Amino acid sequence: MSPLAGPILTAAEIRGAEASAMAAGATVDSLMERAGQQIAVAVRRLAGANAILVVCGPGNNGGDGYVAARLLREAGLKVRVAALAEPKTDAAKAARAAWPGGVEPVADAQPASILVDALFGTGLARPLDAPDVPLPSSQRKLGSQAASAEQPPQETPASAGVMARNGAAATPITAKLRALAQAATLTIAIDLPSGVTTDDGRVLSDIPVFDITLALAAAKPSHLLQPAARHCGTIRILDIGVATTSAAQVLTRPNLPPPGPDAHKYTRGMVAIVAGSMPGAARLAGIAAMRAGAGYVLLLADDHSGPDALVHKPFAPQAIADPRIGALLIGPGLGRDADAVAKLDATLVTDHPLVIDGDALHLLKGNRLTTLATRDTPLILTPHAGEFDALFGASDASKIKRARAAAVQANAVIVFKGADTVIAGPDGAVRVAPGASPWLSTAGTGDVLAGAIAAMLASGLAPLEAASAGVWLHGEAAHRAGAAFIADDLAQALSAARATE
Ligand SMILES: NC(=O)C1=CN([C@@H]2O[C@H](COP(=O)(O)OP(=O)(O)OC[C@H]3O[C@@H](n4cnc5c(N)ncnc54)[C@H](O)[C@@H]3O)[C@@H](O)[C@H]2O)[C@@H](O)CC1
Ligand SMILES: Nc1ncnc2c1ncn2[C@@H]1O[C@H](COP(=O)(O)OP(=O)(O)O)[C@@H](O)[C@H]1O
Ligand SMILES: [K+]
Repeated sequence: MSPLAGPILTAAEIRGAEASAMAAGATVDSLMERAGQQIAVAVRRLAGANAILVVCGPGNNGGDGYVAARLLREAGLKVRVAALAEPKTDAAKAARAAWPGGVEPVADAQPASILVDALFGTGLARPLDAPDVPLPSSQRKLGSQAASAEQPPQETPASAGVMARNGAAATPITAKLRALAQAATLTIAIDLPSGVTTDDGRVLSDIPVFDITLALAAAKPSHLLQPAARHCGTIRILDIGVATTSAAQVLTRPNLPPPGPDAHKYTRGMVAIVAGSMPGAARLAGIAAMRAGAGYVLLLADDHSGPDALVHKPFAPQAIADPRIGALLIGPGLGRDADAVAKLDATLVTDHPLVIDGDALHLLKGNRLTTLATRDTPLILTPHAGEFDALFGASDASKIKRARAAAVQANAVIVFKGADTVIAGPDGAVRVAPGASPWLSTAGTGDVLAGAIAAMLASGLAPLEAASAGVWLHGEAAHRAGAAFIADDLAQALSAARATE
């Protein structure tokens, strides 16, 4: 059981990885047995001596549930199994047959302290209560064995009163899942919370928020993309003996060594920031760049406010021509007037590595973006959802797909911000940031991020690594800043985030 890290695989990619494992000698049954073993070990650790209810679906996710239930029972735990329908796959049928206990219809299942959700995993194809969902009758016991004597028939739960018997009406499965989850003290989803898609972070049904999700073999996009990610709780990856690789990875702590003994301010990186009609935003970015470790930060602004360490110069073509500039940031508080356009155009013709944020992203629309894509100096764009839609068009596709396509179009690293920040490079490389503090949703935190990324780029990191390191430092600073911080506090906290190396 390892923390959320490593490759992120779509449903098709995970099927490919399983197929490779099978080509190398594994069988669906051996993979399921291994998955069930790993799940049982994890659940046993989490459950203590508490009673467990495993709810199983018709596919291989359900199969994993039957295997885990059997192994937990063999380990002496009190386990009951409830099923939505008879198993459909051969492996799940075999797993069900090997479960020595009874199987109750989910509709009739009484809650237990520990709820294990093995209804659906990567095969979920439609909302849980879509009309063609086969629902077992509450009167019929599934499988060959009725509930055993040690599990006497129980009272019909109040929630079962709303269960539809013909699958066409009401919302019985989600309502039942919510009721079972509410009555449990710990809820554990196998692979994914049932009711979320695998690849794009959608939540198809009104499902509970789980405490723990045990992801099999690797993370999937919906473990990281919102709103699905918030239903996963704490995510742990279980090694089920399937080798996984992907160009998409969970964002992890960067390797940022402290300055060497021979460092000077220019070797640490010089950041220049173009200020505009709201100079506070550029100042925040400047402070953030310094606190993220830049050696020299130049604010191209007419006023002289801000910490003394921030060097001020009025914006002028000579000022941005300085060859020592390692990253030039434009956008925070730039405005969109003629002055902003003139500054942007002067910036775009320099050869400096660029970070473009905020207002400047709106001004890129059209020809400027096309021209920018032909540049071959490092370029990072940091749009939030509104800026992204304005620049690249709105779409229902997954945030990962959209960020990748935008990176190709702009020939740039894209930092698609939000509660689930996705970083994508034009070569298809992707990093997705797990669970940033929701307290980041306050004005000015994007300016801080842009400054941190500019500092990383000026230090000489490649654009994808610079963007990744900036996003990580920003998230770590937010974690350290606690609750209800303001963007100024966040910028200050970058020093401590940087010191965690
Ligand atoms: N395929 C393999 O080799 C392995 C798969 N594993 C497990 O198998 C899961 C994937 O298995 P499956 O592909 O069988 O998929 P699922 O177990 O997620 O279920 C898919 C089945 O449910 C049906 N279905 C989809 N949405 C439904 C809905 N809303 N209501 C009712 N029925 C619906 C599908 O038609 C299909 O029969 C993984 O998440 C993982 O838990 C593991 O056992 C490891 C090995
Ligand atoms: N709910 C949230 N959870 C985690 N991070 C968030 C959330 N909302 C916003 N953020 C982060 O906060 C920053 C906000 O940036 P942005 O929208 O540009 O704000 P501003 O322009 O006011 O600085 C981004 O880094 C974004 O990823
Ligand atoms: K599940």
